[in-house]
Amino acid sequence: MQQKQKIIFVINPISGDLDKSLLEEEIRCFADSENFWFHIYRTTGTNDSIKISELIKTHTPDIVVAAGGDGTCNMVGQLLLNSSIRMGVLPSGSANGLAMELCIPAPIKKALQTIIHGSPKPIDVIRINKNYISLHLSDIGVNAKVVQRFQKDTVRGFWGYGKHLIAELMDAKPIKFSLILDGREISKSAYMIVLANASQYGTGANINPKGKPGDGVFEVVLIRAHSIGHLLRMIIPFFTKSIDQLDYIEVYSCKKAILKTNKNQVVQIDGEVIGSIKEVEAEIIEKAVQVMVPQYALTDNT
Ligand SMILES: Nc1ncnc2c1ncn2[C@@H]1O[C@H](COP(=O)(O)OP(=O)(O)OP(=O)(O)O)[C@@H](O)[C@H]1O
Repeated sequence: MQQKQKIIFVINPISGDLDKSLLEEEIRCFADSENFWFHIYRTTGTNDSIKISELIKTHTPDIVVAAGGDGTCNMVGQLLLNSSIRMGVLPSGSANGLAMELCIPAPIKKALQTIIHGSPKPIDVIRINKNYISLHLSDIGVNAKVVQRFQKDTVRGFWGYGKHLIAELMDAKPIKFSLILDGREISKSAYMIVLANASQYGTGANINPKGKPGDGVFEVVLIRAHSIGHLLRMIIPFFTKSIDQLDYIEVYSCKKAILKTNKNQVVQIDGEVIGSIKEVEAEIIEKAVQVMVPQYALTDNT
């Protein structure tokens, strides 16, 4: 007799300010109809990685599902690094950038169908400063500071983000840095430096039109605007996937990047601020996590 699939659902109860009771109910119904074993773990924000890794050891699941935003995906992805256990995503955060990138549908039923009946897609991750990974987009400069302000605020959503973005743009100063890209050194200054395994933020803003999470490289995107006017002129190209056409945007594909700045800079990884640091070392780990995606989202070079 064929063994039942075993799935651990990691649910972030606070992500996206959404009540997750309906989500849990849908999981129970779906498990009945599809006949799989499941366990639900609700994150607390403290020592979740340790507790989930114990659950993985005890239950040896086939799939671990991240039900939350990009931060929850990042935590689950780190636990499944270079493992044959697949990762599922139930998009339910305030930012679901990775899910959008991988065409994982937002409605719960369709997302559950994808987890059970979709196909595993190997994606790269960027290892950052030994202890962190980025599945999606990480950055230094304006956006990281906006994320930092946003996390301390009680107002969420588009308007919460928008008001902090305007405040940061008004105060933005270029960062001076040296950058070694696959052994080649350049010295520059920029308002923002993005380490991009993917193409677009959860807002839909496309920062890296050539970004593909499974292509074996990541992009370093330098936003070298000279004025606030330049920064504002990026808004339309963000949504027409043409940001790389602007003459103050530079995009480099690489496997390894070492960035050194003269002052501490705020760094955010997949939507979570990790602190203020002067040195960032980033390296691609190819095909490190197998994520369940819809069949139609599987193409060779994405
Ligand atoms: N029960 C909890 N209480 C408070 N924080 C939690 C809890 N569970 C997880 N977290 C925190 O949630 C964050 C991850 O949230 P995630 O990115 O998945 O969703 P999000 O809605 O996009 O988040 P955010 O509200 O920060 O935008 C992590 O910082 C994690 O520590």
